Amino acid sequence: MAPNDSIVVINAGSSSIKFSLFSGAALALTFKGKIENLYSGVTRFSAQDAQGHSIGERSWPAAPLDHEAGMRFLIDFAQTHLEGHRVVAVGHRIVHGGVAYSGPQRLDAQVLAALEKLIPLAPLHLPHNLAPVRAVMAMAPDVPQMGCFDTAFHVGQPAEAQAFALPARITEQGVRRYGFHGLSYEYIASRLPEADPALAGAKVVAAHLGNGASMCAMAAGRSMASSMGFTAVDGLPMGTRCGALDPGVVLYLIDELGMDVGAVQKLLYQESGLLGVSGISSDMRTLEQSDDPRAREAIALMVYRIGRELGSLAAALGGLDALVFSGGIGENSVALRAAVCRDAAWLGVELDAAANAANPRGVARISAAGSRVPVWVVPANEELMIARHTLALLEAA
Ligand SMILES: Nc1ncnc2c1ncn2[C@@H]1O[C@H](COP(=O)(O)OP(=O)(O)O)[C@@H](O)[C@H]1O
Ligand SMILES: CC(=O)OP(=O)(O)O
Ligand SMILES: [Mg+2]
Repeated sequence: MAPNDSIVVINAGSSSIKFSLFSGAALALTFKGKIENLYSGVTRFSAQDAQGHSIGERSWPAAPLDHEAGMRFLIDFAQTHLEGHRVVAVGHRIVHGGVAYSGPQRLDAQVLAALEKLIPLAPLHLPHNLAPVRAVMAMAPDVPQMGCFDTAFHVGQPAEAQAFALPARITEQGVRRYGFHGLSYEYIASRLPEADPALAGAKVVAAHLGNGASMCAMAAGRSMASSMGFTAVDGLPMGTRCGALDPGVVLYLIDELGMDVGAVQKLLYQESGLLGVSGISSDMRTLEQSDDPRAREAIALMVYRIGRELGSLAAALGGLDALVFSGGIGENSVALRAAVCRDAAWLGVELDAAANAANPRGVARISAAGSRVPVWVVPANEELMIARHTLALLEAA
């Protein structure tokens, strides 16, 4: 990698698209940007250079954009800022790798076709993950593109953590727990020992709380269990997803309420979670600013489920040495972190109220000096993880 050789990273989430440009062998961040609030509220775009100075801002108050319009805008924006850089590869976040893809993978037409078959397993994400790959393939067919899978970090989990209690003939068809947000957890696992060497071998529960939200139990930096399972609708209540649900509810919705599969999917993925319970918004900021009791109820339910999941994941680890918050909510919501830590006092968690309220911008400890279980905030950086994997694949080729 020459100093101006650069890797473009595209991270298409369910309600946002983030992109970054990393340059040179050290993968120095050159610029980054994101377009958020796709589909609801006011879609906003912002981009910053390496020093954090704004290099672009825009919003669409009349009507929110969808992924396709967002991508078109980003490609135009990026092209005007790529001067002086040679794009040597594009790295993509791909939410689901199924059974076949357990590590970063060069993307070609054949791999794309295989990934398309997994769309039912991640209907909110995979179509949006794959569309930019196709767009880049058409625009720049010679630029290598790499897929980095959210599921890959979890492939080494113990068998019990991956299993549903279903007959083997179903399990053999890939119906098992995968876990998601793996790039975020992998990054957290890489940062914790730098923050405190004592955490290198620790039993850690990390909570990636964004629009999609999950928790992961890690031992010595390896995934041992996750709150998300076969799909990214499992586990915690999220912005618009219901989280763990008695499977009997699905049967009831179909059998008794006469809903078809499409309607059930829409209900569970797009109309539930914070949005469904509050009836107001999927956005934590909006709910925290509201004095409507339904907003408080939605937040309280999320806090309650995080607490339940924390107990379960600590049990999977046989103990708890540290708790980590990440993702848009985990990094920014002082109130949510305070509530989760209050409920986790029984595990030995004690927050430093001032450190929490200071809402640190980087990796920071926010627990009291005497807390048996230290609590950390680690800002999510799936993009850097993708750039690292993309570079490693390029160098191995
Ligand atoms: N200052 C803040 N206070 C509370 N919640 C916040 C704040 N900033 C962002 N969030 C919440 O973070 C969530 C989005 O997280 P993010 O990780 O950016 O999403 P995505 O999963 O789409 O990448 C939204 O619910 C948003 O309201
Ligand atoms: C897997 C998942 O839920 O991703 P996101 O947080 O981007 O929605
Ligand atoms: Mg996310």
